[in-house]
Amino acid sequence: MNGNVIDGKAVAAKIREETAAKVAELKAKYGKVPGLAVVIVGERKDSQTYVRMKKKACEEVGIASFGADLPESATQAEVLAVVAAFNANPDVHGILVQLPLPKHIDEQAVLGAISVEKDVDGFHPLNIGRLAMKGREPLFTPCTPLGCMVLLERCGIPIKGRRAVVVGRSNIVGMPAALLLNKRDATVTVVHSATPKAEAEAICRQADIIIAAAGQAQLVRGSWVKPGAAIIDVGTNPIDDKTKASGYRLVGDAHFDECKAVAGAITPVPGGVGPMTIAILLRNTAESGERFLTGAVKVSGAEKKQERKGLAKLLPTREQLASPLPVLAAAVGVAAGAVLQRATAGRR
Ligand SMILES: Nc1nc2c(c(=O)[nH]1)N[C@@H](CN(C=O)c1ccc(C(=O)N[C@@H](CCC(=O)O)C(=O)O)cc1)CN2
Repeated sequence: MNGNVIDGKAVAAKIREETAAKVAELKAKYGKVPGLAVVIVGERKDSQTYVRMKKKACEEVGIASFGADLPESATQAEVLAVVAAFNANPDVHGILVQLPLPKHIDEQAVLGAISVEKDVDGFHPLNIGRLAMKGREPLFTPCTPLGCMVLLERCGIPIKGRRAVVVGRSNIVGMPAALLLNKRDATVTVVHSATPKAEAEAICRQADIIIAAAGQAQLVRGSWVKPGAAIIDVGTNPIDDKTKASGYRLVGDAHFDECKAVAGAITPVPGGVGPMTIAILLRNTAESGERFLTGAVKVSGAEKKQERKGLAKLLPTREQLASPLPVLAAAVGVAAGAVLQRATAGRR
């Protein structure tokens, strides 16, 4: 921390260092390194930047990177074929499909087609379902929300029993962040686009921890913050800035100067959560590589059978199915649906 500003770059650098050591250890032991496949569809400039950053980061820690760049016009069948090829490639231990996808592609169908054991982004319905369940853990946790939790933990900010508010409910950040905070025993409230602004402000003002992930520049103002609260800002919004050569600068979903004056701790943008997203992706990929290389997860001709066995282990118990909690029931429904779909496909 510099004063009350959390240095995301420094924490991310430490995680990258730990990951590089793990990759070197695997290489020495098994003569192989973890491999990450990155799939991008279309020509969005921001997505291309993130994909470039991910490939460079892989190189820096010794992870092998694989890639597929598909044009904006790619069909869903083409995207699914690329995912299937990476699922079957034994040198690939992690697969991510850069989001967002073009509108004509069914995002959930693509994410659900990634082998659950290679889902280093943690967006597969089975991994999300397990994140929602008490007593279960996903194979992978989504990188940005996990990055937020690691920042809190490594900065010594307590979570258990604290009031946490998540601003935003996206599949990539808000929803999994709320599930994670709940798993770490915080008392969690989610405010979102349908929450009246005055109400969102009043709810945030009670929070010990705010995770701002609404995708709206400087939405969270100083008046929204309880003195001493921790603010983890996930937003990366470009706003006009004539003093910059590019003509713009990035700001978060929190008004940095106003919030910094009140908060006990705050992440900057850039240099806060962003670098953590990529560091956690590398860590998830190294963990996946280790599972495959140690034989904890198998890739072979019998892959389908293994996969079904793995999926069976992920099925909810009778007790979990009977849970009255609507969020749990919904997650179980999604997960069970996906299992049935996969198991049926395997029998065809
Ligand atoms: N398949 C995925 N798609 C997307 C994810 C994801 O986790 N998986 N997250 C975001 C984008 N993202 C990674 O993909 C990402 C965003 C921001 C950063 C980052 O390091 N930002 C820097 C600023 C970078 C700049 O100057 O442009 C920072 O905040 O310091 C990394 C990754 C959506 N899609």
